[in-house]
Amino acid sequence: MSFDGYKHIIYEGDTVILYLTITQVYCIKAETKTVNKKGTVVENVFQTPYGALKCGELIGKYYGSKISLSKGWGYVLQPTPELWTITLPHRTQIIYTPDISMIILQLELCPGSTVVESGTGSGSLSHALIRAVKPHGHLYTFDFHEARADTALEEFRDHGLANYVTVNTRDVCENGFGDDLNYKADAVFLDLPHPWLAIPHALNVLKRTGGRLCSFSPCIEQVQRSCLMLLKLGFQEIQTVEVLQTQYGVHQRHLPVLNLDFLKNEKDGSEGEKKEREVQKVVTMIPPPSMPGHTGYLTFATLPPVWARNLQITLNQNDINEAD
Ligand SMILES: C[S@@+](CC[C@H](N)C(=O)[O-])C[C@H]1O[C@@H](n2cnc3c(N)ncnc32)[C@H](O)[C@@H]1O
Repeated sequence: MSFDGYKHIIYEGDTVILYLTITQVYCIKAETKTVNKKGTVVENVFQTPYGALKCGELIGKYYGSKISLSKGWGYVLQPTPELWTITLPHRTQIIYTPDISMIILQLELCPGSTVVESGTGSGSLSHALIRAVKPHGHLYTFDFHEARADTALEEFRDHGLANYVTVNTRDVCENGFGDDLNYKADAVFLDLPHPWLAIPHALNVLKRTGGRLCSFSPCIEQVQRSCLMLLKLGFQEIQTVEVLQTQYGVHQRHLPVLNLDFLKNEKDGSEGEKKEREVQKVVTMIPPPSMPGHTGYLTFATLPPVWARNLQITLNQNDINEAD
């Protein structure tokens, strides 16, 4: 519930982030009781590598406080889209924070923007999109998998975000985004296996004044087909990027101090005093030994305002002909 703003105290039903170590972060519900797989109501206990946690005991505690476990301790944190992304229950492949930050920047989203997304998947990106556009903007998210769309809606409600998002069950490649959304969106985001089939429908939802589109695809062949479709429909500023997050190691090193005394000695012909090489302790950054793995390519494009589109289609057609 604190996804919709900062809170001091944990209330019954809140989604809380339990932070144990940098690789052991979990999302839990501050509820005394839960229903187990057999449908029986039981005490809500979360097992951690450092002992069991009775989730009901979190109610009334301050966010950020340290909590004791039988074999260690942890911290209870406010949920954020970033922490949700690393702890959410996966129902599909998801988009991670390095790509998400590039998507929000390049789609030029801000509070008040209207954004259309498909597919919803596990709702990882959706949480970040909602935070970027609320309180006056709106996210319209589409997935043709009914159970995924329903679960995402349940989570948005549970996190107090239902006012900022509309979840639709629909095949956007076959049926588009619906006439109600025509010319309403500032931006469209696609994470689909066949994005080029949804791009013509995206054209209908973007505002008459134009807008931005992004498509996430793991394979370069998907990117090629999407780019051709974007060109054909008059999009411009088409650009594909790959976000590779690189973490530099910070280390202390002993480096020899540069001593040019020998030059002076060479000049006056003397051998000079032989000195111990002086070393100095410095803090340096070291690139990682291996590069992070590929997630996907992000293709961005701008749809020009209606009055400029026909001209742009002609220009793009020349590009396609030249490439042929
Ligand atoms: C990789 S997941 C999206 C993950 C999401 N971006 C996230 O960060 O959690 C792709 C989703 O697109 C949905 N999908 C695939 N084709 C679709 C179509 N034609 N119309 C609507 N949804 C579709 C799938 O059901 C799946 O849930």
